[in-house]
Formats: sequence, C-alpha cells, structure tokens
Amino acid sequence: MRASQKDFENAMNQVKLLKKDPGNEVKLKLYSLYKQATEGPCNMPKPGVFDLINKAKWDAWNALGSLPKETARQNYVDLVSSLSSSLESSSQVEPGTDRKSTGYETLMVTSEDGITKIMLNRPTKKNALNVEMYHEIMHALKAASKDDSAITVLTGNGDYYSSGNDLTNFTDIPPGGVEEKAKNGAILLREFVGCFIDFPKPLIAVVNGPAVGISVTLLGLFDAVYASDRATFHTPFSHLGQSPEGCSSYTFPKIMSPAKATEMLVFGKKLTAGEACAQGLVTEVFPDSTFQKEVWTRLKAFAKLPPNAMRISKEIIRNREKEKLHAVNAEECSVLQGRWLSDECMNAVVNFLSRKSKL
Ligand SMILES: CCCCCCCCCC/C=C/CC(=O)SCCNC(=O)CCNC(=O)[C@H](O)C(C)(C)COP(=O)(O)OP(=O)(O)OC[C@H]1O[C@@H](n2cnc3c(N)ncnc32)[C@H](O)[C@@H]1OP(=O)(O)O
Repeated sequence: MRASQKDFENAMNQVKLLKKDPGNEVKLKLYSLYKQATEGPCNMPKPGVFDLINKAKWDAWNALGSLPKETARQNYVDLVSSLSSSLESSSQVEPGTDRKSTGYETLMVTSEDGITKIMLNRPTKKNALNVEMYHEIMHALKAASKDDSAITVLTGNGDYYSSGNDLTNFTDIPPGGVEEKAKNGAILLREFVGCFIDFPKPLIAVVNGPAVGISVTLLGLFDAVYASDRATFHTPFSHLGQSPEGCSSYTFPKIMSPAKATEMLVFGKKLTAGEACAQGLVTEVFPDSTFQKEVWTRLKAFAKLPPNAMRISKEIIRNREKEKLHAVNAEECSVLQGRWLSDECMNAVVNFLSRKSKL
C-alpha cells in the first residue's frame, strides 16, 4: 500500500520526537526524501564549496534524480518507521522534565568530598567540544563557583582528555552565512574563556589522556595541572589555519618562554606529559596505572583545607592579571574570527571532515 499524505505527516512528526541523533548520513537521506516528496526533483542552484552543509544537502537531494514524489514519500515513511523502532523516542521523557536541572547532555558533573568534578563526556568523539558542551561547561563552572565545594576539577571520560574544538561546529551554517557563524563563534569563545579567567576557586585539570587545541591552551588558566604519563599536549593551530586562543598567546610565553611557546602554538609541536611538565605547563606527571588513585587522594586532601583561605590566596595570585587576560581573550577571539573565514582554515576543516566521511 502507498503511503498517504497523512502517513507522511505522521512520519514528519515522528522525526521530531527522535531522542537520539540518527547521524548525518540518515539526516541527509531524510532531508532529500522530504524535499523530493514535497517539491520534486532538485532544481536549485548548487551552493558554493565552502557552504558545507547546504552543499551536502543539495548533493543528497540532487542524487535522487527524477524519483517520483509518491515513491519519495513512501521511502521517507519507511525510513522513519525503521528509525523509530531502532531509536528511543523522546515521547518517553517525563513531561516538564528540565534536562539542565537533572543533568547534562555532554558532561558528568558530581560533587563530593569538597570537590566538584566536571567530566567531559563524549568519549566516542574523544571529548571534542561541540557548541552544547561549551554552553554546558560554562553552566557547570558558574554553578561550581557558587556551590559548597572547595575546589573544582575538569577531566575527561575515556581515553582522551579532549580532542579540542569539535570540527563539525564549522558545518552548521546559519542563514546569515559563514560571517555570522564566525561572529557567533567568537562571541561564544570569548564568553567561554572568560568563565575560566574569572573562576574564583582553585581549578584543577586532571589530564587523563591526550589533549588537543583549546583543551591545552586553557591549561594556562588552571591553578594546577596533573597529567597521566599517557597524556600528550598538541595545539595544531597552523595546520588548521587557525591561531591561539584560551589566552595562550599570553600565558604560554610566560610559562615556558616565547621560543618554546612558538614551537607549540605556531609549529604545532606535540609535547609528552614529561616535556609539558619540564616546561611548566603541567604541575606533575603520574604513571597511568596509578594516576586516578594518586591524584584523587591528593585532591581530597587539598579539598579539606579552609576554602576561604584558598579562594583568597587564588585571588591574590591571579587578580592582578585578570584585566590583561580579558583583553588578550578579546584580541585572540577577534583574530580567530578572521581566521575561521580564511581558505586555510576552511580547507583544513574540509580535509578532516571528508577523511572522517562527515561530508
Ligand atoms: C566558525 C565556527 C565556530 C564555532 C564555535 C567554535 C567556538 C570555539 C572554537 C575554539 C577553537 C579551538 C581550536 C581547537 O581546539 S583546534 C583543535 C581541533 N581538534 C583537532 O584538530 C583534532 C581532530 N581530531 C583528530 O585529529 C583525531 O580525531 C584524534 C583526536 C587524533 C584521534 O584520532 P583517532 O584515530 O584515535 O580517533 P578518530 O579520529 O577515529 O576519532 C574518534 C571519533 O571522534 C571524532 N573526533 C575526534 N576529534 C574530533 C574533533 N576535534 N572534532 C570532531 N570530531 C572529532 C572522529 O571524527 C571520530 O568520529 P566517528 O567515530 O564518528 O568517525
């Protein structure tokens, strides 16, 4: 039996209720079938090569050629029906449940023994920071700054600490185009880094594995950095056509000398944990086999110290730099905004995404 218009509308509603993301490939398939079913064959002009998302959509729709509208409608309904049985539906979520009050989508946040632990929780993506994660980290930091814990820890779930900015952040182009995307990215980044600059309690990084990009640069704003000997520290900004952020253009030369900072931030030299420790970026390195046990024992002891004294001591160590750090942050974001629009950056992102079949 052919799918009716009613079946098609039901399927469209069903798609909105899917709780789990079915993935880019399926979303493109759904999009193309929807367009074919409602508008017929694609006769739109092909988007430019840098308009990544719209080009992928156009390609998917155009690939359907002259498939009849009714067949596309049937295929759409069949595809949604197969998805609904394999993916959980959000209709099972309690009405009125506020996700933010019950938990985070990209983080695991716990508070015990005087320590608030913010764990990056996208292990299958090596804890890459997507836009939602940037927002959730800001939210978690603001909450931690006001809770009863004495210290706050950032760490990663799985084998990576973090692979840095999620490169798919570049693909979702809004109607205002790439310029608007870059502008919004710079606003988000400035606010995000600002939360680290202003964080009032001791902030400790427990670097459980390799760290890339912004997860490395931010370390200059932490009060202590403990690393497993499995961790590496890599800022491939030039390879990506980008420039340093997280105030690293200021903190790294101070921490490790301008020449060593250049090797990392300009030439993309990857440091081992031992090298990062020798250069002052890491406070102490532990064997991976005993890392968690040793670090958490130490952190629990720190968390028993008088919290007000720790807060005030942090303030006196950090406060005279705050204004400078905010100015550096603003400048870095403005430079990056321009970099994101460059061919060098676009090409590097396209290369990564096409290697990973995300386009
Ligand atoms: C203009 C828009 C702006 C938007 C808003 C942005 C605001 C802030 C920007 C701040 C800028 C920060 C700069 C940086 O952080 S630069 C660093 C960026 N990161 C990278 O270049 C790392 C890229 N990843 C890799 O090189 C490798 O994945 C890896 C980390 C070396 C691991 O390699 P391995 O072979 O072990 O594993 P896979 O590659 O198979 O990875 C497993 C899956 O994870 C996905 N993945 C990993 N890292 C990222 C990433 N950074 N972005 C997106 N996805 C990532 C990978 O694709 C695999 O996914 P799959 O299983 O679905 O294929």
